[in-house]
Amino acid sequence: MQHDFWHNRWQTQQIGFHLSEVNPLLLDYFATLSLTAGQRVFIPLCGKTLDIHWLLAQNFQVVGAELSQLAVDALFAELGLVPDIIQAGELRHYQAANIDIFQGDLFALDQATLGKVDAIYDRAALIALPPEIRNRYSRHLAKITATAPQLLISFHYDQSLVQGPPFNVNASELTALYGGNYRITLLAENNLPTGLKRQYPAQEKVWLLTPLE
Ligand SMILES: C[S@@+](CC[C@H](N)C(=O)[O-])C[C@H]1O[C@@H](n2cnc3c(N)ncnc32)[C@H](O)[C@@H]1O
Repeated sequence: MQHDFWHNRWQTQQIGFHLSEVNPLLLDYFATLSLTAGQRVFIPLCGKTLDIHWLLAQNFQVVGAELSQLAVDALFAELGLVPDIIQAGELRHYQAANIDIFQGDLFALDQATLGKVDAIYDRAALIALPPEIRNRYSRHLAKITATAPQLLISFHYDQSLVQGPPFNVNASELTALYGGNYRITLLAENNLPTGLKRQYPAQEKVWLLTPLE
C-alpha cells in the first residue's frame, strides 16, 4: 500500500517534496555533525535530492536508500554519473565514485550491506512514514547504522486539519522513538512562510541526535 503510494508519486511526478535547491537547513546545520571530508553519510528515503550533490561536492561519501527506481535513475542522470548496478538481495545496489544507493525497501537493507555509516541525514524520511511504521523505522535505522549520529528535520502542524505525508511528528514522539539511544537537541525552528500545502500553519524543526555513551 505504502509502496504503491510512492511509486505512483514518482510515476506521476507529484514530487512536491523535492526541492529545486540544496536544503538551506543542511547548509546551516550540517557542521553540527562534526564530520570530516571522506566520512560516509546515510540518507534514508533519499529521493533524488540535490543535497546529495552538495555532500559529494564537499567530499563526503554518500549512501542512500530509495524505493523508486525512477528516482534513482533520475538522481544518477542529474549527477552525470553512470553507476554500476548489482543485485544485493532484494535491493539493487547502484554504485559510482563516492556514492552507493540501494534501490528498494529500506526495511530490506541490513547493516552488512549498508556498510559503515558516520552520520544519518533525515530530511523528509521519518515524517514521510505513517505513525504505525515510524517505530519500526527508528529501530531499524538505529540497528543498521549502529546508532550513528543524526541530523533530522521534522514538521509540526495540526494533524487534524490535513492528512500526511508529510506527517506531524512532535517532540514527545521523537523522544519516544529516539530518546533511548540518543540525546536530542533542538537546533532551530522556523515557520514555513507559505504554510503546509500552502494552507496550514506549520513549523520545520532541526534536531541533532547524539548517541548516548
Ligand atoms: C518525502 S520523499 C523525501 C525524499 C528526499 N529525502 C527529499 O528530501 O527530497 C520520501 C521518499 O521515500 C521513498 N520511500 C518511501 N518508502 C520507502 C521505503 N520503504 N524504502 C525506501 N524508500 C522509501 C519515496 O519513494 C520518496 O522518494
